[in-house]
Amino acid sequence: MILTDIPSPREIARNGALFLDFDGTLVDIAPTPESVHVPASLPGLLIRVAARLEGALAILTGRPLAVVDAFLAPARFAAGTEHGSFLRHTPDATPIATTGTEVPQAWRDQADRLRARFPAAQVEHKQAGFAVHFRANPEAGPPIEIALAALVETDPRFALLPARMAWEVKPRGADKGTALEALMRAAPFLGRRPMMIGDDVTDEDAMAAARRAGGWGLRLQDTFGDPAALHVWLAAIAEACPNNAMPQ
Ligand SMILES: O=P(O)(O)OC[C@H]1O[C@H](O[C@H]2O[C@H](CO)[C@@H](O)[C@H](O)[C@H]2O)[C@H](O)[C@@H](O)[C@@H]1O
Repeated sequence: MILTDIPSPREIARNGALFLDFDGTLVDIAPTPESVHVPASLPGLLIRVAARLEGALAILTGRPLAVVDAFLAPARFAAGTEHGSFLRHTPDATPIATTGTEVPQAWRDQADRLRARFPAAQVEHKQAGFAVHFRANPEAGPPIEIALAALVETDPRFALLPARMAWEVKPRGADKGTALEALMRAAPFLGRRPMMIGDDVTDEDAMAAARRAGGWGLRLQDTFGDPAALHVWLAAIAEACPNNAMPQ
């Protein structure tokens, strides 16, 4: 574990709010979106940490809400999904769309047709947008970017987002930073110091938002090393005594 200059688990337990990226942060990167391995202990660990933080734990992810819920079942958490396009303020709240914009069906069809040119590419459709993955054929990355940029240039409501071996088309006007800020405005997050932990360029808006709010924006690779090391640190939060009292 690398662990440089971060607050103690006890400090987070006392007054922190945790915002956690999913892919590459809570779970290791896998060859395809469906093949990620969620350790059996992870949902229970996150439940214990959320309880310690009085509910102030949210998943900020590019994934659709139903997908991240399925990966973490039976646990459910507050969430900002599809890069801030949807928000769920508490585990049982009704999700809300932040932009109300969804990509045209014609764009989805064009993305699907990219597979004729790049058979190893994988198109992942979401509620508001889609991702085109090229992990199985890295050389397809630049031409896929050109094709998707040509779509996005025709409609200012949408943006092209670089991801890990993928390009994502999503509504403009929401990102993980706006998601963090929106969640921080209400209980159980309000009044706590936010910490965003992520591994990817798509996490940087939320890292910056957390720092602006007086908290911490941490890159997993620089701070913890890998998801397993992060799990160890999260377990220390779950076990921390939050009120600065020494355990008896
Ligand atoms: O915001 P995140 O939780 O980090 O999600 C970002 C994207 O992650 C997924 O794609 C990435 O992870 C896959 C599984 O490890 C990997 O195969 C792929 O190459 C990565 O780009 C997910 O499929 C996307 O929907 C998320 O937006």
